[in-house]
Amino acid sequence: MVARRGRRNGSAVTPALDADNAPTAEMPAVGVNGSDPVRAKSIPEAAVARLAVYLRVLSAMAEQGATTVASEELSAAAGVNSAKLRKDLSYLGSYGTRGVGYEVRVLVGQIERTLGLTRQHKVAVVGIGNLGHALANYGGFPGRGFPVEALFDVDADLVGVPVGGIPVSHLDDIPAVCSERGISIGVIATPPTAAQSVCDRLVSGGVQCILNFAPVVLQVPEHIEVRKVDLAVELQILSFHVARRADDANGSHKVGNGMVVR
Ligand SMILES: NC(=O)c1ccc[n+]([C@@H]2O[C@H](COP(=O)([O-])OP(=O)(O)OC[C@H]3O[C@@H](n4cnc5c(N)ncnc54)[C@H](O)[C@@H]3O)[C@@H](O)[C@H]2O)c1
Repeated sequence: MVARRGRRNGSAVTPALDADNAPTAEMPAVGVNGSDPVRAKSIPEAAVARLAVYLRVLSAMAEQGATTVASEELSAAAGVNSAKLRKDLSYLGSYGTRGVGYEVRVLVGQIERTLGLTRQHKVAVVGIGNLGHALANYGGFPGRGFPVEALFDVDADLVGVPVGGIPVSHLDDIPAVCSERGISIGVIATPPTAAQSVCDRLVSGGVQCILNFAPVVLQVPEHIEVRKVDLAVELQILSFHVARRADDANGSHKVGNGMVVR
């Protein structure tokens, strides 16, 4: 049994791109290159999420041959206002050159280093049902530094069957296989009742990060990073914005905190 602490599971729901930058209890700061957030120059979690978006946009620009990008161009392509973009990039020590903007290649390197993407992070998926199949078959992870290297399920009919080119291993082999293959990220796509024991096995196999799709809060040792994905929350956020627009259209007015008064 893995030693547990009652750690909060961070939500992997991407914070709104224009969410506030200030670190808060809900959006803790993270250290550059995974270093101590207290000592290192810290970056609010919402800004970290935006860095990942800038990286995707910049990579596409680099593929199209761009060598420099103006902050306005990058902010429009990323859907972030340019003041926020400049603030985010200042966390990297990147201020651009007046009249020229940012060097694409340099900025890509800085963001990759900050996000710890200069090496690959091998991924294991546990629970090869509807969601696990989709994740295992998705070709977009390896190119972004996250090769899927192991799949696990408890279903004897699935064990040995290749999905996305990788044979499914049995649940009991999680610790040994993860350790042998150097898996650093475990994705849990099992029913919620199985998620904690799957998590424990992943941790004993040396996995450092868990991406949890099961609707349950996991207990993990302090050194394990957990992110929770809940598409229903995303839908609820969309619902909130639709409702707010409807209220605005009905003559409501906004108050300082972005809420509306009826
Ligand atoms: N977060 C989201 O937005 C989101 C969206 C869809 C589904 N989900 C969640 O993801 C999970 C998977 O959903 P699904 O639709 O793919 O379910 P599914 O029933 O299609 O697949 C679950 C798989 O887990 C396997 N499994 C069961 N117990 C296991 C164990 N102890 N060890 C290893 N494998 C085990 C099953 O054999 C099955 O193959 C569920 O918890 C669901 O609620 C989350």
